[in-house]
Amino acid sequence: HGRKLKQDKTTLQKLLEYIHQAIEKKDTQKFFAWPVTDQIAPGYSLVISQPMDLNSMKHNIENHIYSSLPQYMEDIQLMCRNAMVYNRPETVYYKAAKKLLHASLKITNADKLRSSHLMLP
Ligand SMILES: CC(=O)c1cc(-c2ccccn2)c2ncccn12
Repeated sequence: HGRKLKQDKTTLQKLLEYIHQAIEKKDTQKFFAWPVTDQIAPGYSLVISQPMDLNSMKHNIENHIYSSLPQYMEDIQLMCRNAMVYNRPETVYYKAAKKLLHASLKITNADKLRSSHLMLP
């Protein structure tokens, strides 16, 4: 009937979804929620060869693209680095990217995850 069956989530997916929603919450101005378009950022696609955004990452989690937490974090770092390459340091986007990267590294820090009872002590 074309109904999409609800796939059971793997343990890694549950961990990545928990981390992902915590990172999404840090993106309060939603600068990283969707792909950056050439309309809002002139010449973006000429400067940034591998774009990344939080919605694309959510799909990657659902489609089992990530096989580990470090692999997921590589895309967070790519997304923030793109913003720090395209935008000048004095812009809100550059500053937001730097802040989001630091917040993400804190969220995924092993001790922090252990204390959130998401990983074995
Ligand atoms: C992430 C990024 O580089 C970005 C997000 C945005 C953005 C995202 C949502 C709403 C408005 N602007 C943006 N605008 C101009 C130049 C760069 N950006």
